[in-house]
Amino acid sequence: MHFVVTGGGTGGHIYPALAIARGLLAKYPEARVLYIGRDGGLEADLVPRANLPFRAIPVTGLRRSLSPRNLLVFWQAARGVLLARQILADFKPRVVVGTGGYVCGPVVLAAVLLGIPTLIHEQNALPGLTNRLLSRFVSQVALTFEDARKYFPRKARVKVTGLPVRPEVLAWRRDEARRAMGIPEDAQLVLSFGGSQGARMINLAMIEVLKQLNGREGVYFLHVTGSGHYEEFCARAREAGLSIAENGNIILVPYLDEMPRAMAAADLVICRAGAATLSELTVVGLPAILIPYPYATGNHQEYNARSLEREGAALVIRDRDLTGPLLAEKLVQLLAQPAKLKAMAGASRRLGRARALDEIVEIIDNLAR
Ligand SMILES: CC(=O)N[C@H]1[C@@H](OP(=O)(O)OP(=O)(O)OC[C@H]2O[C@@H](n3ccc(=O)[nH]c3=O)[C@H](O)[C@@H]2O)O[C@H](CO)[C@@H](O)[C@@H]1O
Repeated sequence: MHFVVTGGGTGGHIYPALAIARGLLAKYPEARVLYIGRDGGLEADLVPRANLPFRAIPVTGLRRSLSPRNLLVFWQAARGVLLARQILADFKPRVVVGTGGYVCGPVVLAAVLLGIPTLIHEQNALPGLTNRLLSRFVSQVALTFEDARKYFPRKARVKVTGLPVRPEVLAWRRDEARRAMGIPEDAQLVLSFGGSQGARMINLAMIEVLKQLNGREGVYFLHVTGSGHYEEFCARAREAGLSIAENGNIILVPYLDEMPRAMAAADLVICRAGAATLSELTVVGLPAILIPYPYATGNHQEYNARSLEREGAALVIRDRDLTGPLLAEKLVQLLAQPAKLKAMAGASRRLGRARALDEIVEIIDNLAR
């Protein structure tokens, strides 16, 4: 059986597509999955490294404003549809799956024109432009957040499946993770990080938080600065008179490869509101203070964050409101209310969708029949 997955531009679209490809190969070991991405896109690098066959088509993004450049974009999109149509006609997939990003447009449209069943997955609570346009033609839409449903046509077949998380996120037990990290069983552990690049605003606020709580009995901190921000963080911490080595309750790292282990050990998380991160938090059942990245397309991180806040799983601080004292105040309040933290953890867990990948593969399986 043949399948095509497509999605590109950012890791946020590519990793879900790769996860779905792996899910399909696990269910149908004899299947062939072809990834169609953009010429020169990040996917052209990531997909071959994941050992999947890759074909590229040229596409460029649409300007959201009226721009003469959009004429060129339309011409390229039309050419993209023709090229994709040719690839699909040769490869003959049973289903085509798109996870967003410009490249999805021509590939999924070509599939629709050929009468091949199509599924798109929308990662965010505020859907991207490509997925919104495609939702009028595709066989099925899968969502991470219930909140995204209202942006799709009422007649579209929409299902909330969640976003597949890395298997390691489900593999760690809290006590094992704590033992491996040297964190006492009865201490509170606060995990803080930006996106995969780190976040300067969160770093600056965390310096104040750590200064206030340095050496506080029963509270541990694991703060991830982001690889590009580590030196600056250390310099600023020194300037602020924060001595991290002094009390041993602060662990500071540039990047965390062991994020799944840290999440299993944590009691509370301070972070941005990317879809992958929030899916991980809710699968583990972690309460959070979320500071959405304000420059994400359409401010979608705030929509993501608000959907957790509405269910009582998180507090939201807008980036422009973020200060060290405000973050410290919210954090100290929460740490002093274990019952509230427990309720937030429960709300988070109820939103978690550990079976997201299985559900998406089931939908594809039904479309393939
Ligand atoms: C800046 C931006 O526009 N990001 C978007 C991008 O997110 P992107 O995928 O870049 O970011 P996410 O927050 O969703 O994921 C970050 C990932 O990095 C991992 N991690 C992070 C730090 C670390 O030290 N170690 C580590 O392993 C996290 O556990 C998580 O798995 O696509 C998502 C899906 O469309 C969107 O929701 C995000 O808004």
